Amino acid sequence: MQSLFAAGLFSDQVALVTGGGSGIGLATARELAYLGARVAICGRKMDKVEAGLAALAADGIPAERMLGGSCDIREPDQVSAFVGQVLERFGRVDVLVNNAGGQFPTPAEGMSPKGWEAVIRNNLNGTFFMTREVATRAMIPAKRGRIVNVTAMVVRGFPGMSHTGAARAGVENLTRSLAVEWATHGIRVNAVAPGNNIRSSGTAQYGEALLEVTRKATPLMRLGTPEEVARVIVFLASDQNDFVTGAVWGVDGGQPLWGDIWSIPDPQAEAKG
Ligand SMILES: CCC/C=C/C(=O)SCCNC(=O)CCNC(=O)[C@H](O)C(C)(C)COP(=O)([O-])OP(=O)([O-])OC[C@H]1O[C@@H](n2cnc3c(N)ncnc32)[C@H](O)[C@@H]1OP(=O)([O-])[O-]
Ligand SMILES: NC(=O)C1=CN([C@@H]2O[C@H](COP(=O)(O)OP(=O)(O)OC[C@H]3O[C@@H](n4cnc5c(N)ncnc54)[C@H](OP(=O)(O)O)[C@@H]3O)[C@@H](O)[C@H]2O)C=CC1
Repeated sequence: MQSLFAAGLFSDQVALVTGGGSGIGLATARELAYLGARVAICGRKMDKVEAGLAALAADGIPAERMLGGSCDIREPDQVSAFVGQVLERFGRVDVLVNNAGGQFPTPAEGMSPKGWEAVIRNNLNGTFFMTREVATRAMIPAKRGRIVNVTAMVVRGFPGMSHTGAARAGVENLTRSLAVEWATHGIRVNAVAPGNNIRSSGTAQYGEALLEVTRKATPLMRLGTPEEVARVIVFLASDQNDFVTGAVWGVDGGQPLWGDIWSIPDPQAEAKG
């Protein structure tokens, strides 16, 4: 593996990556581990976490520098138990990447209260629970921390995915609030917003046809990769970047700037007939 960053950039540091068993999370854990970090990854399904650990091992990361566990970020008790496991094993957390998340496509009028709540819990509540736990137990006492929240491209509306649009916009504002609240604790809080155009294990579920529409609506005319998102996350998590906090960095091929990215029929066109 080659890296843009200096070898050993994260030596002596511990990074916790939620959803680190697949996609963008795994690419991030891999880069951090390659740069010397001890990494802890979690997800709801242990088979995905184990596949992630196996991929890291295949890249030459020694077993003593990684930890995987099952943890549903929506459940405060599970979050508390997993953070406890990480602290017991590694003694500290320098970097937290809140990457776990996801949703299902549905027009708003067909969304049940349970479906709305499921997506808000997964993306907004889960991110807050994990962040608060890591900050209070590890980063605030150490007077040092780097938090990177993974959101989505929500500078425009997110028709057909209004639940996740609202949740991710919430995380972006949370990022700004915590950047101020915790600045004096030596904690930087930033967000990375992948365009809705990254080819990953996550977007595979939406099918090639939708990905092709998305590709054509991206000014750079291609889909992004998990590694391209991971590089920006790692930069924001590094000490090379100590004067940036409360920022949201897009990694999107210019998607917010142009193009028809509606995943549901265009209501303007429908209204005009
Ligand atoms: C192009 C886009 C760009 C974005 C890309 C990415 O994000 S890539 C990353 C992509 N990766 C991911 O998205 C992965 C992570 N995402 C997920 O695991 C799910 O989307 C989740 C967040 C809803 C959690 O799911 P869970 O099973 O733990 O949830 P739960 O048991 O708590 O269910 C509560 C209620 O939610 C409803 N409901 C749930 N699913 C559907 C559906 N398909 N259909 C309709 N409704 C659905 C249903 O009402 C259900 O209650 P019911 O009727 O069963 O009593
Ligand atoms: N790919 C893209 O184009 C975009 C991705 N994103 C966001 O980027 C992040 C990574 O997505 P990507 O890598 O593409 O897709 P993946 O589906 O591969 O990644 C999502 C990861 O999060 C884990 N996860 C989901 N819910 C929970 C939960 N409640 N608790 C713990 N872990 C959970 C999943 O594991 P498990 O199922 O085992 O829990 C999985 O490892 C997600 O937040 C996604 O929504 C945003 C915009 C665009």
